[in-house]
Amino acid sequence: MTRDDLFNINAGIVKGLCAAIAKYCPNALVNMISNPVNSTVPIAAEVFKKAGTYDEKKLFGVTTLDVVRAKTFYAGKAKVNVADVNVPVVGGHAGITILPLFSHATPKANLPEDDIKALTKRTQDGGTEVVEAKAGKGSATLSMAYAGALFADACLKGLNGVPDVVECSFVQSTVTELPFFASKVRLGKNGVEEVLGLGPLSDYEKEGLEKLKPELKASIEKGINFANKS
Ligand SMILES: NC(=O)c1ccc[n+]([C@@H]2O[C@H](COP(=O)([O-])OP(=O)(O)OC[C@H]3O[C@@H](n4cnc5c(N)ncnc54)[C@H](O)[C@@H]3O)[C@@H](O)[C@H]2O)c1
Ligand SMILES: O=C(O)C[C@H](O)C(=O)O
Repeated sequence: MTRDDLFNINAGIVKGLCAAIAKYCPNALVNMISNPVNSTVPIAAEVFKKAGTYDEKKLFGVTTLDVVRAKTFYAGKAKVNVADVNVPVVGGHAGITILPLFSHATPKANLPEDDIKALTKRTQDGGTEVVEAKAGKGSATLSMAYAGALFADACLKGLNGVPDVVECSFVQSTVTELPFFASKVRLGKNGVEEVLGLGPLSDYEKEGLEKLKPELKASIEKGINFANKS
């Protein structure tokens, strides 16, 4: 089962929950972790728009697990302490839409191109690896909880005025031509303070970015259509 197969079940659940959010806590920061995130975030945006409560600064798709995976795999390959590693992951949260930017990874390790390609694929397939290993008994649970807690904590720090809280998240965006995109986001007292750009990309990353756009666009449109039709 892919994240997209989950669409028919989760899209309806998310729609219902978002209607309740619009009614009972319209000013909340919403951290959407339910899959397929590439579609559930646009669904939430449409529900909030219809309810008149949409604030693009307060809706986040949680892609932190992709960052956790990219950091972990990079640290293993580069033989550095994972606690010191930073790797931005952009795009979306499914397969090739997950684009780790290892050219921005710190500490620098100058890994060969083949290693970068293998690390990229492992990061993109990380969720599927777990789903297949659990053979029908669900997806990543503890690592999802860890990633969700990290992101929620970052949001709380932002709300509390801690300066320079930057995390990757799938948000309304003008970084590309797509209406939603994951990139680094500065968090503040109102949620998104600034959506940061991609910075320079390697040729491999540029290629990955172009490849992911049609799939991400289709998933976003699927969410918008679902929210507006049903
Ligand atoms: N973004 C990520 O990084 C990431 C990682 C792993 C899993 N996920 C996604 O997180 C979601 C949850 O995964 P899980 O493994 O915890 O699933 P799960 O089946 O263990 O838990 C889902 C929970 O939702 C509850 N639920 C069902 N319908 C509901 C409704 N209408 N209102 C309120 N609650 C309802 C169920 O009772 C259950 O407790 C899935 O969509 C999964 O794909 C996301
Ligand atoms: O991959 C999945 O289907 C579950 C989750 O989104 C994950 O990244 O582990």
